[in-house]
Amino acid sequence: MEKICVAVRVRPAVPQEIFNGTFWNVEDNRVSLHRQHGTPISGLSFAFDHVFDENCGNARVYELLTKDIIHAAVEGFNGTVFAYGQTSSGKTFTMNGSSSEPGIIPLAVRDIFDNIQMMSDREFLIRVSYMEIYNEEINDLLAVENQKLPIHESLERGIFVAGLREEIVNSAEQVIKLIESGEVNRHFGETNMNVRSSRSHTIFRMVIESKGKETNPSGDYSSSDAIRVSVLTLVDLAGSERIAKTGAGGVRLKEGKYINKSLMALGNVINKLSEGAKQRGHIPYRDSKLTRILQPALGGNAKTSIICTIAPEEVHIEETKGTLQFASRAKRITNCAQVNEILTDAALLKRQKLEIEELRSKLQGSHAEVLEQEILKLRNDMLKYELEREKLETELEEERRSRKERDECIREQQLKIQNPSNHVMVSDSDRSFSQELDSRTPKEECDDSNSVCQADVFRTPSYKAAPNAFVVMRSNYSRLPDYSPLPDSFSNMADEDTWFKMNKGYIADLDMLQMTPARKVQSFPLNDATPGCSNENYRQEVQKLKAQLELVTEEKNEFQRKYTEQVLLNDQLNGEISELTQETLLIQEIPRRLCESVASCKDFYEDALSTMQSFASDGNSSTAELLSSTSEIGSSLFSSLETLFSMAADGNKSFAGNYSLFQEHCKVLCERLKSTITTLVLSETQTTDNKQVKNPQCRCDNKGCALEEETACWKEKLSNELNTIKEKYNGLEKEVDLNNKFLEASKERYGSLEREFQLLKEERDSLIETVAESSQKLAVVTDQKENVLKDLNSEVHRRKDIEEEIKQFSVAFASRQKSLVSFHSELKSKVEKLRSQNPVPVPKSLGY
Ligand SMILES: Nc1ncnc2c1ncn2[C@@H]1O[C@H](COP(=O)(O)OP(=O)(O)OP(=O)(O)O)[C@@H](O)[C@H]1O
Repeated sequence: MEKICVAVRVRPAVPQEIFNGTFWNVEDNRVSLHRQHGTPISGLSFAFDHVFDENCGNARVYELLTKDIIHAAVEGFNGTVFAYGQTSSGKTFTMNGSSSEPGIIPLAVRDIFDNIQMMSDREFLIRVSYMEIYNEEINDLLAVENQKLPIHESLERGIFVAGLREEIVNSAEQVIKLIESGEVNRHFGETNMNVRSSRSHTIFRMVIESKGKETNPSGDYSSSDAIRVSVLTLVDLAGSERIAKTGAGGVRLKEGKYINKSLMALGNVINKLSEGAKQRGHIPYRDSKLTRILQPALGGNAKTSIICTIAPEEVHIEETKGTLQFASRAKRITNCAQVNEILTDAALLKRQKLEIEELRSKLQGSHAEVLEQEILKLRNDMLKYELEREKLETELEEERRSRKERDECIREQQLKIQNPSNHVMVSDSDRSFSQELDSRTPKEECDDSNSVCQADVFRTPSYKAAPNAFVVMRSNYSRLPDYSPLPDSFSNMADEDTWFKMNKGYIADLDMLQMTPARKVQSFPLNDATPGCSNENYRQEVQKLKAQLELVTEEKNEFQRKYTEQVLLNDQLNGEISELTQETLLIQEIPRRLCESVASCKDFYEDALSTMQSFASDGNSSTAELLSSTSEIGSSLFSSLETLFSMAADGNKSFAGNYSLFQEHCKVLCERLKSTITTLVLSETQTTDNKQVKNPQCRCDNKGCALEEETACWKEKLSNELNTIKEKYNGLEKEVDLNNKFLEASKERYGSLEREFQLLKEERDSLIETVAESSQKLAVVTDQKENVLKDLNSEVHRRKDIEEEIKQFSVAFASRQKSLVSFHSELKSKVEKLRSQNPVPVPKSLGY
């Protein structure tokens, strides 16, 4: 038993991605999530067999993770390597690589051929195949015409894809060319996350067969005759993806759903396998083609490595956490790999010869006596076993014989039931004999009559002339005769002893003959209306029904298990949906909050303006005019903002359309405001300049200033106030800009969440449908099961009835025999009496 080797590889970050708060840190074989200033986040640190950072190349990954598996594959062990991770995290880069940096697959291919070159004592046959699982269908990448291939399982080959092309290869270059030709047929597609995203799981397989060369001087059986067959499986999985992130729609969306579904099945298998052997129960390998094909690699006969690729960007944290959790669970799986050796007859013979040789050499050695004793003991044991075997054989033979007798007895009874009319008059053992007689001539019959008696084969005399009518009459209830008819002739009638023997000692009572109710006889299935009523058939039928019942029960259990899983999944989805709904509600809150902050800004703005207006006491001055104009613009701006946000908060549909109108409006108002302020500032500067020209000494010391100077002073103050307002206005403008951006981002997020929500809803609906279908199937299966049970019950009842009827028939039969015997003896005595009363006269011609 050995654990699966699990490694994590971090892809280099995308240059334009900004890291704000957190990042993944790699240290030795540990990867952990850190805050920007370096402190690790608890609970998010994972250790694996290897962790490769973004600077690590494919060659090193191959060296540490795959090389051993490749060597073992050449030695006869099955090996599997697969890459798992979210879309665009670098799986294909790891498995296939690029022209400048070959990946695991090309490196493995070359390594295998290098290894083979070095093993001069064995000869190899290598076959390769390349397939993909696209939308849960298996397609051959080396032969495009081979589509939708089925998976089969057999004892010799294990799990295999039927109809897949396998090319025999003898060089690495040949394999690389085949892979290149297969790559052309592979499904790739562009998504928001990856311009060349794998839309299918690809599976590259090499079957390595090897056999020791004949010329091997050592004569070792395993190196000359045993054939080793190993399978190396290299898998590039499609990446798990969030539909909202990949922006998938149409075909991509369908592909994405299949990809996620099969990866979920893989996750379920890994989860189950990672649980302790006791809790684990059923492993759902059959839930997807991927898990079915990977079955030997997961908990089976294979050496397995998993490379989990992760994307370091902050936006992918959730997916990365998922991948690392998958990897952690996979680490707990154990496999049991062993060399796959097929021994030929010659190899077996050699192995035995070697064992004998070994024993012989041991005998000749110093432990000869001990070994001899051991051999004696073994011989004794063997004799004991032989005796035991013989005893068992005898017992078995006896058992067989008694069983045969029982069967015979049952068959006889059965025949009686099937055709009572014949058996009333003819014993079963005589049936064939009677038939034989049927076919003979009357003369033969007559000649044989003696021999019949002599041979102790019993039959009712004249059974052909009267009995059929007799039985028919008796078996017909409506025309039941009062008395049994007398036989036509007594010449060939059996004597009393014979009758006694035949009836197994029953003494007949003549009255009983009249009393035998014909109805009893009639109740038997005379014309074999119930097919399969022989015991053997019946047993077979019951066996069949039992097997059917077992199958149905198994099927039902399977359905029930699937149903429970789907219910769980449904619950999970419901949980996710409610989380998303809450998030949506929070996002919907944003415009309301913005609305509130706009209202408070508006209050502040109005306060500021009223203060300014109180300064400009002269309502007709240019300053007052400008102020009122500013106030008007500002109010209009704020009202628009308020309306807009309240529309967004109420979820008004025209919000999106009005928003661009508002932006236009906002621009116009801002321009107006700017030009107003500029005019105001210019006029103020001019006024101040004029004042200064007129009275250069005036510096507003308020000492003896004239009224004009006072006004100028006020104006200067006002100008200062206006500047402050201008600054505040600019600040507000920036804030509005920021809010706008925030709103835009929120809108996008809201949209994507809504889409995701929609998708989840769809998925949930389809799951509900599947659950409903499963329930229907379950109901059908339950019905079937009930029907089968009913059939079984009725069959049991039928059998009981038949048994009951057999019993009654036997009683009737016995009493009938008894009556016949007594009737016969009475008749005989009457005939004797008559004869004695009427002696036969001697013919005159005798001449006394
Ligand atoms: N270790 C790496 N070094 C350099 N570039 C890398 C590395 N890993 C991935 N890349 C680049 O990142 C991009 C995405 O990688 P890749 O296509 O291998 O991802 P993927 O996981 O296979 O995606 P998908 O599941 O969508 O197929 C590619 O352009 C690839 O060249």
